[in-house]
Amino acid sequence: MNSDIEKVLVSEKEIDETIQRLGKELTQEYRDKNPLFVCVLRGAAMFMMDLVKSLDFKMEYDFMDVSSYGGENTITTGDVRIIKDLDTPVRDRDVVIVEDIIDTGYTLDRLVELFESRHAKSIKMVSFLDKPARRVKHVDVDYIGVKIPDEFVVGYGMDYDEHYRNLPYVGVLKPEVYTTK
Ligand SMILES: O=P(O)(O)OC[C@H]1O[C@H](OP(=O)(O)OP(=O)(O)O)[C@H](O)[C@@H]1O
Ligand code: HPA
Repeated sequence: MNSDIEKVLVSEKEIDETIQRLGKELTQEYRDKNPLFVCVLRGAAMFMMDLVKSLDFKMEYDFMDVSSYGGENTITTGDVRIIKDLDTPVRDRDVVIVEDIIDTGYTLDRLVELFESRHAKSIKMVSFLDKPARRVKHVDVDYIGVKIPDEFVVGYGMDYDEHYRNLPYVGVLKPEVYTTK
């Protein structure tokens, strides 16, 4: 295990099992709809790539980069900025927004509003992690991987100051990692 990690919250095995379950649920709903899966960069990239491999039906995917957390800051501002937009039109498409984590809800709330204004046919959300204790915006996430307690997590795509995204599990950092930076 990485020496900066205090504890593992979601193991590689649990990640695999969660992906398989979500893949089955999404297949039930989308197998005949040619949906557009929208990956919210950068955190959701690893989850998205595993998730789409568990889907055996016609679909497309695209990427969008939005950000509300900057640098070493672990507090969201609620100001969600679009850094890279989609290349694919969403009008009349069944859109599935793919997130690594829903925390305050600002990001997903803003994206739903955006895709509604672009006349998507339907909009659903899948988030690998859900941290309900921190919700500010009420958002109904349709597919949730794992609910976690109110702790700042890293790994499986998620970062602290751009590091730890490559860890194959989700963990919590040792407190001294923050204090010695
Ligand atoms: O529910 P919220 O409070 O809005 O938090 C969730 C968002 O925060 C993180 O993104 P971040 O802005 O850190 O960018 P990143 O994906 O590039 O790490 C995460 O990937 C989600 O997109
Ligand atoms: O706990 C978290 N870790 C990393 N990125 C995040 N973005 C929102 N919450 C988190």
